[in-house]
Amino acid sequence: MTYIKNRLRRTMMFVPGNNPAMIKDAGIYGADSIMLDLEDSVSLTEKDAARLLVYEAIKTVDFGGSEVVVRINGQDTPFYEEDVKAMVKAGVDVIRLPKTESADMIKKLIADMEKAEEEYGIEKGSIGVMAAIESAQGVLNAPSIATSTDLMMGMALSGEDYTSDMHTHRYPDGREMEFARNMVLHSCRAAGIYAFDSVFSNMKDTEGFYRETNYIHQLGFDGKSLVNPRQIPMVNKVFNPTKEEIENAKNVQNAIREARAKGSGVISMNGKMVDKPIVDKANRVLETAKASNLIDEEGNYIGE
Ligand SMILES: CC(C)(COP(=O)(O)OP(=O)(O)OC[C@H]1O[C@@H](n2cnc3c(N)ncnc32)[C@H](O)[C@@H]1OP(=O)(O)O)[C@@H](O)C(=O)NCCC(=O)NCCSC(=O)C[C@@](O)(CC(=O)O)C(=O)O
Ligand SMILES: [Mg+2]
Repeated sequence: MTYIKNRLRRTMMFVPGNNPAMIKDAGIYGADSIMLDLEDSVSLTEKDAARLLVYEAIKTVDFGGSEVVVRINGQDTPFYEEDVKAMVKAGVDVIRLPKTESADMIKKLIADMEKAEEEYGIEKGSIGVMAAIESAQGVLNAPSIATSTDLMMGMALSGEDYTSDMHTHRYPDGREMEFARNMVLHSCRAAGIYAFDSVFSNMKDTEGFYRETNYIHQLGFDGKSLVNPRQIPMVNKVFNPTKEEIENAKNVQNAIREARAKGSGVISMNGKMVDKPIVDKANRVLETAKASNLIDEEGNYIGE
C-alpha cells in the first residue's frame, strides 16, 4: 500500500481495531477510506491485542478499493510509540493522530515515523498523516498544524471530544461547532489538504444525519468521518453530483470553449454569467463525477 495524495475521500469509516469480524468485512461497504481504530473504541486492556490484529489485517485482508487509515493512540499514552512502529512496519496508507493540538506534535510523529521507516527499510514519505482536531487548542492552532508537513493528507474535526472540551454537547443545529468547522475547513483549504467533518453518533436519526451532511457539504468539506456502514450511501448521495449538475457542468465547459474561440473569457448561458470561477467549479463537478464512476471517459452519464 502507498499513500496517494489525491483521491476521492467522501467517506472515512471507523472500524474498532479489536473487532476481527468488522475488520474482515470492512472492505465490502465501499467506503473511500477505512479507518482502523486503536484509540477510543479499544479498551485499555485490549490495546496490545488490537495493535497486533490491525497489523495482521493490513498485511492480509483485502479492503477492496478503500484507502486504509489507522487512528493510533495519542502521544500522551504509553501505546503511542508501539502503534507508530507497528503501523509503519505494516505499511498502512495513512496514520491519523488523535487529539492533535500543535504543529510540534505532527513534527514529532513524522520524526518517529522516519525512525521506524529506517528500522524496517520502508521508503520514506510512503505513508501519509492526518490530524484529528479535538480541542479548543487544536482549533486555534489548526492553520499551523495543516502546514506542519508535506505529508499532511488532511485534518478532521472530532465533534465528540471537541464539544466535551468546550463544556457543551452536540445540538441538532450544530451552532456549537460553527467556529471549529470554519477554522478547520479554512486551514485545510489554505494548505491545500482534505477537510473531514465529524462523526454523527446517533444511528437512528437519519434526518439529522442528512441535515448535518448537507450542511457540511455546503460549507465545502471533502468528506466525513463515519461510524457505521449505513452512513456511507447517505454521504455519497449528498456529495455525488446529480445528473442535472453534471449536464450543467458540461454545458458550462462547452459555453466557455465557444467564448474563448471568439476571444472572450466570459459568456452568458441561460441568463447566467459564465467565467473562470464558474468553469473551475464545473471542472470540479466533472472530476468528482468521474472519480465516483458517474460518467465514462467521454463524459456520458452512467450513474443510476
Ligand atoms: C455504532 C455501532 C456500535 C452500531 O452497531 P450495530 O450493531 O447497531 O450496527 P448495525 O448497523 O446493526 O451493523 C450492521 C452490520 O454492519 C457491521 N458494522 C457496523 N458498524 C461497523 C463498522 N464501523 N465497521 C465495520 N462494520 C460495521 C456490523 O458488524 C453488522 O454486520 P453483520 O453482523 O455482518 O450484519 C457500530 O456501528 C460500531 O461499532 N461503530 C464503530 C464505533 C467506533 O469506532 N467508535 C469510535 C470512533 S468515534 C470517536 O472516537 C469519537 C471521535 O474521536 C471521532 C473523531 O475523531 O472523528 C470524536 O471525538 O468525535
Ligand atoms: Mg475523539
